[in-house]
Amino acid sequence: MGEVRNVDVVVVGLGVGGEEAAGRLAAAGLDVIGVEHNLVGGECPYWGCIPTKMMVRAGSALAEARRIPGLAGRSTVEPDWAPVAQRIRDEATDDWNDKVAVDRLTGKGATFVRGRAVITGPGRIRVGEQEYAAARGLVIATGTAAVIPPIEGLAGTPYWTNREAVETPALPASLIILGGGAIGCEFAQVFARFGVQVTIIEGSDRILAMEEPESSEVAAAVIGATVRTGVRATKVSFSDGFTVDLSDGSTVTGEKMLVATGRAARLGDLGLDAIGLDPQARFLTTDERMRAADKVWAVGDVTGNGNFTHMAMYEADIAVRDILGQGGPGADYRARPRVTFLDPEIGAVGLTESQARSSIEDVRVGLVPLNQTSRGFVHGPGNEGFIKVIADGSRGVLVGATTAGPAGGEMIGALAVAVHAEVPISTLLSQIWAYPTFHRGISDALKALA
Ligand SMILES: Cc1cc2nc3c(=O)[nH]c(=O)nc-3n(C[C@H](O)[C@H](O)[C@H](O)COP(=O)(O)OP(=O)(O)OC[C@H]3O[C@@H](n4cnc5c(N)ncnc54)[C@H](O)[C@@H]3O)c2cc1C
Ligand SMILES: NC(=O)c1ccc[n+]([C@@H]2O[C@H](COP(=O)([O-])OP(=O)(O)OC[C@H]3O[C@@H](n4cnc5c(N)ncnc54)[C@H](O)[C@@H]3O)[C@@H](O)[C@H]2O)c1
Repeated sequence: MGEVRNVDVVVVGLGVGGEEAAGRLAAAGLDVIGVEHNLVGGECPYWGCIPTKMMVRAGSALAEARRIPGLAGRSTVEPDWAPVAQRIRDEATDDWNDKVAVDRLTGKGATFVRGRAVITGPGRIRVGEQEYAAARGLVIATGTAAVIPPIEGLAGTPYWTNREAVETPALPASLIILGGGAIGCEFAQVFARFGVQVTIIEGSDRILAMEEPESSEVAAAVIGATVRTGVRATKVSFSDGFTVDLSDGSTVTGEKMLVATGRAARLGDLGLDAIGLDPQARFLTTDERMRAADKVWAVGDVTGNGNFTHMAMYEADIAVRDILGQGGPGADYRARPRVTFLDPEIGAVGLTESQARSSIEDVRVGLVPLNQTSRGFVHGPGNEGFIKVIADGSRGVLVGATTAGPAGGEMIGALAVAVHAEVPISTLLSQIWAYPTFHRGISDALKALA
């Protein structure tokens, strides 16, 4: 064991949240060690948001080309995965090499250490043989990993998680997807559009179960996959391909199988007990300054406040301001936005209707199907979707909304402002909404509030 190295802050995990925190703290002049045992940048650039949205972009191009008949002439579409795989390898991930990200971080003045960090005591961590003491404290940003359910036979098979699905150079003829959440649905639609026979197995009674029931209906209608809901996998076996026995006695087969049944915080082997935190905890609970304990901040997926890159960036900003003593607003999760990148995109912010009904007495709901708006009518093929707004009637403000449709992820921006700033509904109704935009449908949904 070498001498203890004294620094200001150690950031453990350099995904989106950790890289942001380490870079900002170093740029502010602190002596910062950033520790990452895999790739600097984390899940989002290498196996998450960026490559999957490149896939979605490619799948949407195919879908739009297939909409040409009846709209603009004739089209012949021949999907080819090779350019998608190449774009992911070359443009998105640099062949899963993080040199650019490491240089970006060290360029801000942080010291980068590649290795697995273990907490050894208050403000102290060890990476290999080297121990570090952080006078100002630790930032824990270790993210999440795919949950693999304990289904008989599954562990011994060559199943995919999001990582293998992103890295694949070629597509299988058929794919079983276990789990119909955001990951399962996004991959399902893309792969189906490239000709893969996709079957989703979802344990609950609908896909995208965290979102509005109307979102689940739209997703099921556009996804292009066989959707089996309300059934669980009881046994998985693999010889040439996968065979999955289901709880209703039926069987599903597929060349490959993707497990997308949620994510769990990477906490188990971190040494949390050395600082009095529960190593068995599902997430690190934080206060409004992202403090998980004395001189310990936690940011990103590991806090359980929403597995989204924008949440990791948001929380990193709050932790950085707190460490630097800069003050400013604390964490406020009322207007948490999210977008499931299907075609149509499903944007959402704040509470769903059922969440609102469980916590608010006077809930009002307004909904307009997109094809009943001027722009939805003009758009024609591909206009599936709706705009739904949820209001607290007693306060006269919106508490949640969903915008499903072409540009649904962009439409939600206006409603995120409304929920975040608690803009009175009377003010929203007096606004001028450009014609004929998709977002003008928001005014129709507001008028339908009842
Ligand atoms: C398929 C997929 C698609 C997604 N799409 C979107 C999207 O479109 N939009 C969106 O907002 N979000 C999306 N997400 C979620 C997004 O990727 C995460 O919310 C984001 O990466 C969280 O960042 P993080 O910094 O908290 O964690 P991570 O990105 O997981 O980074 C944590 C890092 O910590 C490292 N680490 C862990 N333990 C240690 C240790 N002991 N020592 C050293 N290093 C350690 C890990 O190697 C990892 O690099 C997607 C996720 C997936 C899987
Ligand atoms: N567009 C985006 O922002 C985006 C995209 C992908 C992922 N993400 C993030 O990543 C997180 C993880 O995504 P996810 O889709 O893995 O998780 P999820 O929790 O959203 O969905 C998992 C689904 O799997 C089902 N399930 C669990 N165990 C099962 C079993 N044994 N058999 C059948 N079904 C089972 C659950 O009912 C659930 O519907 C999401 O919560 C999201 O925050 C975001």
